[in-house]
Amino acid sequence: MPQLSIVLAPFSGGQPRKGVDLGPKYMLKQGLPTHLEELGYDVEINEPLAGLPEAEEDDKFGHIKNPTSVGDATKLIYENNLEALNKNSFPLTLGGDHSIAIGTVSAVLEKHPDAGLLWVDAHADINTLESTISGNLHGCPVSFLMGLNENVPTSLQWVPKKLRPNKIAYIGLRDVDPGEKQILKKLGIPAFSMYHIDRYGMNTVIEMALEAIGPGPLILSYDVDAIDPQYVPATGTPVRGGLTLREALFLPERLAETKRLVAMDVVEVNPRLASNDVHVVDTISAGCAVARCALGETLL
Ligand SMILES: NC(=[NH2+])NCCC[C@H](N)C(=O)O
Ligand SMILES: [Mn+2]
Ligand SMILES: [Mn+2]
Repeated sequence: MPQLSIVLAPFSGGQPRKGVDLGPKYMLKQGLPTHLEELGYDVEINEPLAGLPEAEEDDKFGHIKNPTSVGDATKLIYENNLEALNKNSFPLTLGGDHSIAIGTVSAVLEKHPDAGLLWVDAHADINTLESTISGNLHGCPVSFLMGLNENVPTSLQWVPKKLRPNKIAYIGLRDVDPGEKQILKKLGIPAFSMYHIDRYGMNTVIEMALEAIGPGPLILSYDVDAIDPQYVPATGTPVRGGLTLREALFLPERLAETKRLVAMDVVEVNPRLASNDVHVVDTISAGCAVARCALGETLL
């Protein structure tokens, strides 16, 4: 039986909005573990952040917010997920904000140095400590994974920097900061925006993204704000004009079909930002469906 570790990462320190730490609890409550067992997985639940102390008020590095808690949390996630991978278990990490991908992606690259990363998001999250305007670290994980920062705060110096620019592809972009555009261009990173999805269709965009990152195991880091706010309203940085629900689910379905996925994240679910119960249900349902599709639900 294939092994699956559901890794709870109720972390919110990479951005200012309370409630994104409730994401894992809500996804569990929707029945995700049972649904994945029904798909044939031997499921265990990991809580690497259980012992993490409360974030300190004055945790700052210049205008960067919460570097210590982001560093500590991502290191715990890294260690947990590496252990899961080493025992042949698939880490499905439920966020929390997107800064947690510093831990999840580093763990996979440690185990599988040839792995490629699909970053599904309205945002590129590749700001450096210099380029970030907000100072929110959920907008910066890719720059840490690639080693694009010079003066890294001590708490984040553990990050191995093993991600190569030719092993990542973006899908769903539509809100990229000017500094990020420069970085993407300079490094020649394959980035498929909503324009490309309209122009070529999701199926072809996936082929192009997979072609760009080449062979090897795959990591799927899925920020639910890639999906249009009509379907996923309860998220911290919604951007209109996103993926339809079918595009959003076809992508993980197609990746499941490749049988190359070795880990995935579902992040930025924030039930507290819903203005009514329907918004909560829609958002949680979409997040859980992304995970189930990536794990083979719709392949008969
Ligand atoms: N994971 C996310 N939702 N990131 C949003 C980032 C927004 C903006 N680019 C920033 O750096 O603050
Ligand atoms: Mn995003
Ligand atoms: Mn993101």
